[in-house]
Amino acid sequence: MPIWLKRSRDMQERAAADREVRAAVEAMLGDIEVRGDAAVRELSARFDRWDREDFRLSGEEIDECMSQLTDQDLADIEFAQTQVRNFAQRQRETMLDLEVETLPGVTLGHRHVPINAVGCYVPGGKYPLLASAHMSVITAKVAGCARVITCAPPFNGRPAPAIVAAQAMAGADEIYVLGGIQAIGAMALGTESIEPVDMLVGPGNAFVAEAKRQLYGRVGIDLFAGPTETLVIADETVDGEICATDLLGQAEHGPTSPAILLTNSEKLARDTMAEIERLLAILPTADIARKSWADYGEVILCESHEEMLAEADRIASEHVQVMTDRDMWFRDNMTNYGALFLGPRTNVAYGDKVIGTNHTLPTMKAARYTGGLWVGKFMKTCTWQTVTTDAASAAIGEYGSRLSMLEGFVGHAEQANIRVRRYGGRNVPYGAAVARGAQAAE
Ligand SMILES: NC(=O)c1ccc[n+]([C@@H]2O[C@H](COP(=O)([O-])OP(=O)(O)OC[C@H]3O[C@@H](n4cnc5c(N)ncnc54)[C@H](O)[C@@H]3O)[C@@H](O)[C@H]2O)c1
Ligand SMILES: [Zn+2]
Repeated sequence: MPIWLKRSRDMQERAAADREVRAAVEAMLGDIEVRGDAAVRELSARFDRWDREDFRLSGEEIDECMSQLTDQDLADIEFAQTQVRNFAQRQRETMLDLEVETLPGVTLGHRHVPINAVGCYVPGGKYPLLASAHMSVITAKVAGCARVITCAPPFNGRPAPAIVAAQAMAGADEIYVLGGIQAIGAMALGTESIEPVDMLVGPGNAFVAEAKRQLYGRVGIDLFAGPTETLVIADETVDGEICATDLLGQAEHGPTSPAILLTNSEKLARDTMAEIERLLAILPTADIARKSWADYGEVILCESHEEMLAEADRIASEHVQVMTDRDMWFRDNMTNYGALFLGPRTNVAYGDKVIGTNHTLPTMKAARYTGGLWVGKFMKTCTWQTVTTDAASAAIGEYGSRLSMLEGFVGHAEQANIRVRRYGGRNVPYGAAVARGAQAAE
Protein backbone atom coordinates (compact mmCIF):
# COMPACT_ATOMS: atom_id res chain seq x y z
CA MET A 1 0.00 0.00 0.00
CA PRO A 2 1.30 3.50 -0.77
CA ILE A 3 2.23 5.68 2.21
CA TRP A 4 1.60 9.45 2.14
CA LEU A 5 4.59 11.36 3.53
CA LYS A 6 2.77 14.60 2.67
CA ARG A 7 -0.95 15.03 1.97
CA SER A 8 -2.90 17.72 0.10
CA ARG A 9 -5.84 19.80 1.26
CA ASP A 10 -9.19 18.32 2.06
CA MET A 11 -11.35 17.30 -0.93
CA GLN A 12 -14.48 18.79 0.68
CA GLU A 13 -12.92 22.24 0.78
CA ARG A 14 -12.12 21.92 -2.92
CA ALA A 15 -15.68 20.84 -3.75
CA ALA A 16 -17.07 23.90 -1.95
CA ALA A 17 -14.73 26.19 -3.91
CA ASP A 18 -15.85 24.50 -7.15
CA ARG A 19 -19.51 25.15 -6.31
CA GLU A 20 -18.84 28.86 -5.80
CA VAL A 21 -17.02 29.11 -9.12
CA ARG A 22 -19.86 27.28 -10.90
CA ALA A 23 -22.50 29.67 -9.59
CA ALA A 24 -20.48 32.80 -10.35
CA VAL A 25 -19.72 31.66 -13.90
CA GLU A 26 -23.36 30.78 -14.60
CA ALA A 27 -24.57 34.21 -13.55
CA MET A 28 -21.94 36.06 -15.60
CA LEU A 29 -22.52 34.00 -18.77
CA GLY A 30 -26.24 34.64 -18.43
CA ASP A 31 -25.57 38.36 -18.22
CA ILE A 32 -23.35 38.30 -21.33
CA GLU A 33 -25.99 36.38 -23.23
CA VAL A 34 -28.64 39.00 -22.45
CA ARG A 35 -26.67 42.24 -22.49
CA GLY A 36 -23.78 41.45 -24.86
CA ASP A 37 -21.04 44.06 -25.10
CA ALA A 38 -22.38 46.07 -22.14
CA ALA A 39 -21.95 43.07 -19.82
CA VAL A 40 -18.54 42.20 -21.28
CA ARG A 41 -17.39 45.77 -20.71
CA GLU A 42 -18.58 45.79 -17.09
CA LEU A 43 -16.95 42.46 -16.26
CA SER A 44 -13.69 43.54 -17.87
CA ALA A 45 -13.69 46.75 -15.84
CA ARG A 46 -14.54 44.85 -12.67
CA PHE A 47 -12.02 42.01 -12.90
CA ASP A 48 -9.25 43.50 -15.02
CA ARG A 49 -9.77 47.27 -14.65
CA TRP A 50 -9.76 47.33 -18.44
CA ASP A 51 -12.15 49.21 -20.67
CA ARG A 52 -11.92 50.65 -24.18
CA GLU A 53 -14.04 51.53 -27.17
CA ASP A 54 -13.24 48.31 -29.02
CA PHE A 55 -11.52 45.33 -27.37
CA ARG A 56 -10.09 44.27 -30.74
CA LEU A 57 -6.53 45.43 -31.46
CA SER A 58 -5.89 47.33 -34.68
CA GLY A 59 -3.03 46.50 -37.03
CA GLU A 60 -1.07 49.51 -35.74
CA GLU A 61 -1.53 48.40 -32.14
CA ILE A 62 -0.28 44.93 -33.02
CA ASP A 63 2.78 46.40 -34.75
CA GLU A 64 3.38 48.63 -31.73
CA CYS A 65 3.37 45.56 -29.43
CA MET A 66 5.76 43.67 -31.71
CA SER A 67 8.14 46.62 -31.75
CA GLN A 68 8.54 46.34 -27.98
CA LEU A 69 10.20 42.93 -28.29
CA THR A 70 13.87 42.38 -29.04
CA ASP A 71 15.07 40.50 -32.11
CA GLN A 72 16.06 37.65 -29.79
CA ASP A 73 12.53 37.54 -28.31
CA LEU A 74 11.01 37.39 -31.77
CA ALA A 75 13.47 34.72 -32.95
CA ASP A 76 12.72 32.61 -29.86
CA ILE A 77 8.98 32.83 -30.43
CA GLU A 78 9.56 31.97 -34.08
CA PHE A 79 11.60 28.89 -33.08
CA ALA A 80 8.92 27.63 -30.68
CA GLN A 81 6.18 28.23 -33.24
CA THR A 82 8.11 26.32 -35.89
CA GLN A 83 8.39 23.31 -33.56
CA VAL A 84 4.68 23.38 -32.72
CA ARG A 85 3.72 23.80 -36.38
CA ASN A 86 6.00 20.98 -37.56
CA PHE A 87 4.69 18.47 -35.04
CA ALA A 88 1.06 19.47 -35.71
CA GLN A 89 1.64 19.04 -39.45
CA ARG A 90 3.10 15.57 -38.94
CA GLN A 91 0.15 14.64 -36.75
CA ARG A 92 -2.25 15.99 -39.40
CA GLU A 93 -0.60 13.72 -41.96
CA THR A 94 -1.52 10.67 -39.86
CA MET A 95 -5.22 11.54 -40.14
CA LEU A 96 -6.26 9.88 -43.35
CA ASP A 97 -9.57 10.23 -45.11
CA LEU A 98 -11.19 6.84 -45.69
CA GLU A 99 -13.11 5.32 -48.61
CA VAL A 100 -13.84 1.60 -48.48
CA GLU A 101 -16.14 -0.87 -50.28
CA THR A 102 -17.57 -2.86 -47.36
CA LEU A 103 -19.92 -5.00 -49.48
CA PRO A 104 -20.17 -5.26 -53.27
CA GLY A 105 -21.72 -1.96 -54.37
CA VAL A 106 -21.59 -0.39 -50.89
CA THR A 107 -18.99 2.33 -50.35
CA LEU A 108 -18.49 4.02 -46.97
CA GLY A 109 -16.03 6.72 -46.02
CA HIS A 110 -15.06 9.54 -43.75
CA ARG A 111 -13.52 12.97 -44.22
CA HIS A 112 -11.77 15.11 -41.66
CA VAL A 113 -13.42 18.52 -41.97
CA PRO A 114 -11.90 21.53 -40.17
CA ILE A 115 -14.15 23.46 -37.80
CA ASN A 116 -14.94 26.83 -39.41
CA ALA A 117 -14.54 29.35 -36.59
CA VAL A 118 -12.47 28.84 -33.45
CA GLY A 119 -11.88 31.02 -30.38
CA CYS A 120 -8.50 30.57 -28.69
CA TYR A 121 -8.06 31.70 -25.09
CA VAL A 122 -4.55 32.69 -24.04
CA PRO A 123 -4.21 32.97 -20.26
CA GLY A 124 -2.51 36.00 -18.82
CA GLY A 125 -3.69 36.73 -15.31
CA LYS A 126 -0.60 35.84 -13.30
CA TYR A 127 1.92 35.42 -16.15
CA PRO A 128 1.64 36.41 -19.83
CA LEU A 129 1.38 32.83 -21.14
CA LEU A 130 2.33 33.54 -24.74
CA ALA A 131 3.07 29.87 -25.41
CA SER A 132 -0.66 29.16 -25.30
CA ALA A 133 -1.02 31.26 -28.45
CA HIS A 134 1.19 28.87 -30.43
CA MET A 135 -0.57 25.84 -29.01
CA SER A 136 -4.07 26.94 -30.03
CA VAL A 137 -3.77 29.31 -32.95
CA ILE A 138 -1.09 27.47 -34.94
CA THR A 139 -2.71 24.10 -34.40
CA ALA A 140 -6.08 25.44 -35.58
CA LYS A 141 -4.42 26.94 -38.64
CA VAL A 142 -2.65 23.66 -39.46
CA ALA A 143 -6.06 21.97 -39.23
CA GLY A 144 -7.38 24.46 -41.80
CA CYS A 145 -9.84 26.43 -39.64
CA ALA A 146 -10.93 29.46 -41.65
CA ARG A 147 -11.47 31.97 -38.82
CA VAL A 148 -9.24 31.79 -35.75
CA ILE A 149 -9.80 34.52 -33.19
CA THR A 150 -7.98 34.93 -29.90
CA CYS A 151 -8.43 36.61 -26.52
CA ALA A 152 -5.95 37.29 -23.72
CA PRO A 153 -6.40 39.50 -20.67
CA PRO A 154 -4.46 42.73 -20.25
CA PHE A 155 -1.27 42.39 -18.23
CA ASN A 156 -0.21 45.26 -15.96
CA GLY A 157 -3.02 47.34 -17.40
CA ARG A 158 -2.23 46.97 -21.11
CA PRO A 159 -1.98 44.34 -23.84
CA ALA A 160 0.93 41.98 -23.09
CA PRO A 161 3.37 42.63 -25.98
CA ALA A 162 4.74 39.06 -26.05
CA ILE A 163 1.27 37.51 -26.14
CA VAL A 164 0.15 39.85 -28.91
CA ALA A 165 3.30 39.09 -30.91
CA ALA A 166 2.76 35.35 -30.50
CA GLN A 167 -0.92 35.64 -31.45
CA ALA A 168 -0.08 37.67 -34.57
CA MET A 169 2.89 35.51 -35.61
CA ALA A 170 0.75 32.37 -35.17
CA GLY A 171 -1.67 33.80 -37.73
CA ALA A 172 -4.68 34.85 -35.62
CA ASP A 173 -7.37 36.56 -37.70
CA GLU A 174 -8.71 38.77 -34.88
CA ILE A 175 -6.94 39.66 -31.63
CA TYR A 176 -8.96 40.87 -28.61
CA VAL A 177 -7.68 42.03 -25.24
CA LEU A 178 -10.22 40.39 -22.95
CA GLY A 179 -9.74 37.93 -20.12
CA GLY A 180 -11.63 35.40 -18.06
CA ILE A 181 -15.34 34.65 -18.27
CA GLN A 182 -16.02 37.77 -20.35
CA ALA A 183 -13.61 36.59 -23.07
CA ILE A 184 -14.97 33.05 -23.12
CA GLY A 185 -18.59 34.22 -23.03
CA ALA A 186 -18.12 36.84 -25.76
CA MET A 187 -16.41 34.40 -28.13
CA ALA A 188 -18.95 31.62 -27.61
CA LEU A 189 -22.17 33.61 -27.39
CA GLY A 190 -21.22 36.51 -29.64
CA THR A 191 -21.92 40.17 -28.90
CA GLU A 192 -22.68 43.22 -31.03
CA SER A 193 -18.95 43.54 -31.74
CA ILE A 194 -17.72 39.91 -31.77
CA GLU A 195 -19.08 37.24 -34.14
CA PRO A 196 -19.56 33.98 -32.24
CA VAL A 197 -17.30 31.00 -32.90
CA ASP A 198 -18.07 27.29 -33.27
CA MET A 199 -15.48 26.05 -30.79
CA LEU A 200 -13.49 27.31 -27.79
CA VAL A 201 -10.00 26.11 -26.97
CA GLY A 202 -7.13 26.95 -24.66
CA PRO A 203 -6.21 26.65 -21.00
CA GLY A 204 -7.04 29.00 -18.18
CA ASN A 205 -7.79 29.36 -14.49
CA ALA A 206 -10.77 27.79 -12.72
CA PHE A 207 -13.15 30.51 -14.03
CA VAL A 208 -12.06 30.05 -17.64
CA ALA A 209 -12.20 26.25 -17.46
CA GLU A 210 -15.64 26.32 -15.84
CA ALA A 211 -16.99 28.84 -18.37
CA LYS A 212 -15.90 26.57 -21.21
CA ARG A 213 -17.48 23.58 -19.46
CA GLN A 214 -20.82 25.37 -19.11
CA LEU A 215 -20.79 26.50 -22.74
CA TYR A 216 -20.07 23.03 -24.04
CA GLY A 217 -22.94 21.93 -26.23
CA ARG A 218 -23.63 25.49 -27.29
CA VAL A 219 -20.12 25.41 -28.81
CA GLY A 220 -17.48 22.70 -28.94
CA ILE A 221 -14.61 22.76 -26.50
CA ASP A 222 -11.20 21.14 -26.66
CA LEU A 223 -11.08 19.70 -23.13
CA PHE A 224 -11.18 20.63 -19.47
CA ALA A 225 -7.81 22.45 -19.17
CA GLY A 226 -7.83 24.15 -15.78
CA PRO A 227 -5.07 24.88 -13.25
CA THR A 228 -1.88 22.99 -14.04
CA GLU A 229 -0.96 19.74 -12.33
CA THR A 230 2.29 17.88 -12.28
CA LEU A 231 3.33 14.41 -11.21
CA VAL A 232 6.94 13.29 -10.88
CA ILE A 233 7.57 9.54 -10.90
CA ALA A 234 11.13 8.91 -9.77
CA ASP A 235 13.33 6.17 -8.37
CA GLU A 236 16.90 6.28 -7.12
CA THR A 237 18.32 6.94 -10.60
CA VAL A 238 17.79 10.66 -9.82
CA ASP A 239 18.32 12.99 -6.87
CA GLY A 240 16.19 15.27 -4.73
CA GLU A 241 17.37 18.48 -6.36
CA ILE A 242 16.03 17.59 -9.81
CA CYS A 243 12.74 16.26 -8.40
CA ALA A 244 12.25 19.38 -6.27
CA THR A 245 13.03 21.63 -9.24
CA ASP A 246 10.51 19.82 -11.43
CA LEU A 247 7.80 19.97 -8.77
CA LEU A 248 8.25 23.65 -7.93
CA GLY A 249 8.66 24.60 -11.59
CA GLN A 250 5.01 23.69 -12.11
CA ALA A 251 3.74 24.61 -8.64
CA GLU A 252 4.57 28.22 -9.56
CA HIS A 253 1.64 28.27 -12.05
CA GLY A 254 -0.88 29.11 -9.35
CA PRO A 255 -1.89 28.54 -5.74
CA THR A 256 -4.17 25.61 -6.61
CA SER A 257 -1.72 23.66 -8.78
CA PRO A 258 -1.01 20.18 -7.40
CA ALA A 259 2.57 18.91 -7.57
CA ILE A 260 2.96 15.27 -6.56
CA LEU A 261 6.01 13.06 -6.10
CA LEU A 262 5.59 9.30 -6.48
CA THR A 263 8.64 7.31 -5.55
CA ASN A 264 9.73 3.93 -4.30
CA SER A 265 12.65 5.47 -2.40
CA GLU A 266 12.09 6.96 1.05
CA LYS A 267 15.52 8.58 0.86
CA LEU A 268 14.60 10.33 -2.41
CA ALA A 269 11.26 11.41 -0.91
CA ARG A 270 12.94 12.99 2.14
CA ASP A 271 15.74 14.57 0.07
CA THR A 272 13.14 16.08 -2.29
CA MET A 273 11.12 17.59 0.55
CA ALA A 274 14.28 19.12 2.03
CA GLU A 275 15.34 20.48 -1.38
CA ILE A 276 11.90 22.04 -1.85
CA GLU A 277 12.31 24.00 1.38
CA ARG A 278 15.78 25.13 0.27
CA LEU A 279 14.54 26.23 -3.18
CA LEU A 280 11.46 27.99 -1.79
CA ALA A 281 13.82 30.28 0.10
CA ILE A 282 15.42 31.48 -3.15
CA LEU A 283 12.85 31.04 -5.96
CA PRO A 284 11.55 34.50 -7.01
CA THR A 285 8.05 33.05 -7.62
CA ALA A 286 8.06 31.27 -4.24
CA ASP A 287 4.99 33.15 -3.00
CA ILE A 288 2.73 31.18 -5.33
CA ALA A 289 4.74 27.95 -5.30
CA ARG A 290 4.92 27.84 -1.50
CA LYS A 291 1.15 28.09 -1.24
CA SER A 292 0.41 25.45 -3.86
CA TRP A 293 3.01 23.11 -2.34
CA ALA A 294 1.61 23.62 1.18
CA ASP A 295 -2.03 23.10 0.12
CA TYR A 296 -1.81 20.73 -2.82
CA GLY A 297 1.64 19.13 -2.73
CA GLU A 298 1.86 15.40 -2.06
CA VAL A 299 4.64 12.88 -1.53
CA ILE A 300 3.61 9.26 -1.97
CA LEU A 301 5.92 6.39 -1.16
CA CYS A 302 5.29 3.17 -3.09
CA GLU A 303 6.73 -0.33 -2.69
CA SER A 304 7.48 -1.00 -6.35
CA HIS A 305 7.42 0.36 -9.88
CA GLU A 306 4.15 -1.53 -10.44
CA GLU A 307 2.57 0.29 -7.51
CA MET A 308 3.84 3.64 -8.82
CA LEU A 309 2.23 2.86 -12.18
CA ALA A 310 -1.11 2.02 -10.56
CA GLU A 311 -1.04 5.20 -8.44
CA ALA A 312 -0.09 7.32 -11.45
CA ASP A 313 -3.07 5.97 -13.40
CA ARG A 314 -5.35 6.72 -10.45
CA ILE A 315 -4.04 10.30 -10.17
CA ALA A 316 -4.39 10.85 -13.96
CA SER A 317 -2.23 13.98 -13.84
CA GLU A 318 -1.93 16.55 -16.59
CA HIS A 319 1.88 16.37 -16.77
CA VAL A 320 3.87 13.28 -15.82
CA GLN A 321 7.66 13.48 -15.57
CA VAL A 322 9.17 9.97 -15.45
CA MET A 323 12.76 9.54 -14.22
CA THR A 324 13.34 5.86 -13.49
CA ASP A 325 15.36 2.88 -14.65
CA ARG A 326 12.41 1.93 -16.95
CA ASP A 327 10.92 5.10 -18.46
CA MET A 328 9.70 3.39 -21.64
CA TRP A 329 7.93 0.76 -19.55
CA PHE A 330 5.87 3.58 -18.04
CA ARG A 331 5.20 4.98 -21.54
CA ASP A 332 3.98 1.61 -22.75
CA ASN A 333 1.86 0.78 -19.72
CA MET A 334 0.43 4.02 -18.32
CA THR A 335 -3.11 4.77 -19.47
CA ASN A 336 -4.15 8.03 -17.72
CA TYR A 337 -2.02 11.13 -18.36
CA GLY A 338 -2.09 14.37 -20.34
CA ALA A 339 1.50 14.20 -21.56
CA LEU A 340 4.58 12.20 -20.62
CA PHE A 341 8.09 13.60 -20.19
CA LEU A 342 10.43 10.65 -20.32
CA GLY A 343 13.86 10.71 -18.72
CA PRO A 344 15.80 13.39 -16.85
CA ARG A 345 17.01 15.12 -20.04
CA THR A 346 13.56 16.55 -20.76
CA ASN A 347 10.97 18.14 -18.48
CA VAL A 348 7.57 19.82 -18.40
CA ALA A 349 8.96 23.30 -19.12
CA TYR A 350 10.29 22.06 -22.49
CA GLY A 351 6.78 20.89 -23.33
CA ASP A 352 5.17 24.04 -21.96
CA LYS A 353 7.35 26.41 -23.94
CA VAL A 354 9.20 25.05 -26.89
CA ILE A 355 9.69 21.39 -27.80
CA GLY A 356 6.66 21.15 -30.09
CA THR A 357 4.09 18.93 -28.35
CA ASN A 358 0.94 20.77 -27.28
CA HIS A 359 0.82 22.15 -23.76
CA THR A 360 -2.96 22.44 -23.49
CA LEU A 361 -3.68 19.29 -21.53
CA PRO A 362 -6.44 17.66 -19.46
CA THR A 363 -6.69 18.46 -15.74
CA MET A 364 -8.96 17.29 -12.89
CA LYS A 365 -8.65 13.66 -14.01
CA ALA A 366 -10.00 14.44 -17.50
CA ALA A 367 -6.97 12.42 -18.67
CA ARG A 368 -9.13 9.36 -17.98
CA TYR A 369 -11.08 10.14 -21.15
CA THR A 370 -9.09 12.56 -23.31
CA GLY A 371 -5.61 13.45 -24.42
CA GLY A 372 -4.51 17.05 -24.89
CA LEU A 373 -5.23 19.58 -27.60
CA TRP A 374 -3.97 18.51 -31.02
CA VAL A 375 -4.78 19.10 -34.64
CA GLY A 376 -7.41 16.33 -34.58
CA LYS A 377 -9.48 18.27 -32.01
CA PHE A 378 -10.01 20.97 -34.66
CA MET A 379 -11.39 18.48 -37.17
CA LYS A 380 -14.77 16.82 -37.37
CA THR A 381 -14.58 13.25 -38.64
CA CYS A 382 -17.68 13.08 -40.79
CA THR A 383 -18.90 9.95 -42.52
CA TRP A 384 -20.48 9.52 -45.97
CA GLN A 385 -21.92 6.57 -47.86
CA THR A 386 -23.14 5.65 -51.30
CA VAL A 387 -24.61 2.57 -52.96
CA THR A 388 -23.43 2.10 -56.51
CA THR A 389 -25.46 -0.86 -57.82
CA ASP A 390 -29.17 -1.70 -57.99
CA ALA A 391 -28.51 -5.13 -56.46
CA ALA A 392 -26.77 -3.65 -53.44
CA SER A 393 -29.56 -1.12 -52.87
CA ALA A 394 -32.21 -3.86 -52.96
CA ALA A 395 -30.19 -6.23 -50.77
CA ILE A 396 -29.48 -3.64 -48.04
CA GLY A 397 -33.09 -2.49 -48.40
CA GLU A 398 -34.48 -5.89 -47.42
CA TYR A 399 -32.46 -5.90 -44.21
CA GLY A 400 -33.27 -2.25 -43.61
CA SER A 401 -37.00 -2.83 -44.06
CA ARG A 402 -37.13 -5.72 -41.60
CA LEU A 403 -34.89 -4.03 -39.02
CA SER A 404 -36.96 -0.84 -39.19
CA MET A 405 -40.15 -2.82 -38.51
CA LEU A 406 -38.56 -4.52 -35.50
CA GLU A 407 -38.54 -1.01 -34.04
CA GLY A 408 -42.02 -0.20 -35.34
CA PHE A 409 -40.70 2.45 -37.72
CA VAL A 410 -43.01 2.13 -40.70
CA GLY A 411 -41.78 5.25 -42.43
CA HIS A 412 -38.21 4.07 -42.19
CA ALA A 413 -39.25 0.69 -43.59
CA GLU A 414 -40.93 2.42 -46.49
CA GLN A 415 -37.72 4.32 -47.30
CA ALA A 416 -36.14 0.91 -47.73
CA ASN A 417 -39.13 -0.70 -49.43
CA ILE A 418 -39.37 1.86 -52.21
CA ARG A 419 -35.78 1.03 -53.15
CA VAL A 420 -36.38 -2.71 -52.99
CA ARG A 421 -39.32 -2.22 -55.38
CA ARG A 422 -37.48 0.11 -57.74
CA TYR A 423 -34.05 -1.46 -57.81
CA GLY A 424 -34.87 -5.10 -57.01
CA GLY A 425 -37.94 -5.37 -59.18
CA ARG A 426 -39.78 -7.24 -56.37
CA ASN A 427 -42.58 -6.38 -54.04
CA VAL A 428 -41.86 -6.48 -50.33
CA PRO A 429 -44.14 -8.00 -47.65
CA TYR A 430 -45.22 -4.52 -46.67
CA GLY A 431 -48.64 -5.45 -45.26
CA ALA A 432 -47.19 -7.93 -42.77
CA ALA A 433 -44.62 -5.39 -41.71
CA VAL A 434 -47.25 -2.73 -41.14
CA ALA A 435 -49.32 -5.15 -39.06
CA ARG A 436 -46.37 -5.90 -36.79
CA GLY A 437 -45.62 -2.22 -36.46
CA ALA A 438 -49.23 -1.56 -35.48
CA GLN A 439 -49.10 -4.30 -32.84
CA ALA A 440 -45.91 -2.86 -31.43
CA ALA A 441 -47.56 0.55 -31.20
CA GLU A 442 -50.64 -0.71 -29.27
N1 LIG B 1 -4.24 22.75 -18.35
C1 LIG B 1 -3.40 23.35 -19.17
O1 LIG B 1 -3.11 22.88 -20.26
C2 LIG B 1 -2.78 24.65 -18.76
C3 LIG B 1 -1.74 25.19 -19.52
C4 LIG B 1 -1.24 26.44 -19.17
C5 LIG B 1 -1.77 27.12 -18.09
N2 LIG B 1 -2.76 26.57 -17.37
C6 LIG B 1 -3.39 27.25 -16.24
O2 LIG B 1 -3.90 28.46 -16.71
C7 LIG B 1 -4.14 29.28 -15.58
C8 LIG B 1 -3.89 30.72 -15.89
O3 LIG B 1 -4.54 31.43 -14.86
P1 LIG B 1 -4.44 32.99 -14.68
O4 LIG B 1 -5.36 33.33 -13.58
O5 LIG B 1 -3.02 33.37 -14.56
O6 LIG B 1 -4.93 33.61 -16.06
P2 LIG B 1 -6.31 33.50 -16.84
O7 LIG B 1 -6.10 34.33 -18.06
O8 LIG B 1 -6.76 32.11 -16.99
O9 LIG B 1 -7.37 34.24 -15.91
C9 LIG B 1 -7.33 35.61 -15.68
C10 LIG B 1 -8.74 36.15 -15.72
O10 LIG B 1 -9.51 35.59 -14.67
C11 LIG B 1 -10.55 36.49 -14.37
N3 LIG B 1 -10.78 36.46 -12.93
C12 LIG B 1 -9.88 36.60 -11.95
N4 LIG B 1 -10.48 36.55 -10.75
C13 LIG B 1 -11.79 36.38 -10.96
C14 LIG B 1 -12.93 36.24 -10.12
N5 LIG B 1 -12.84 36.26 -8.78
N6 LIG B 1 -14.13 36.06 -10.71
C15 LIG B 1 -14.25 36.00 -12.04
N7 LIG B 1 -13.20 36.14 -12.88
C16 LIG B 1 -11.99 36.32 -12.35
C17 LIG B 1 -10.13 37.85 -14.85
O11 LIG B 1 -11.06 38.31 -15.78
C18 LIG B 1 -8.81 37.63 -15.54
O12 LIG B 1 -8.75 38.24 -16.80
C19 LIG B 1 -3.29 28.73 -14.45
O13 LIG B 1 -4.14 28.14 -13.49
C20 LIG B 1 -2.45 27.68 -15.14
O14 LIG B 1 -2.15 26.61 -14.29
C21 LIG B 1 -3.28 25.35 -17.69
ZN1 LIG C 1 3.88 24.78 -16.78
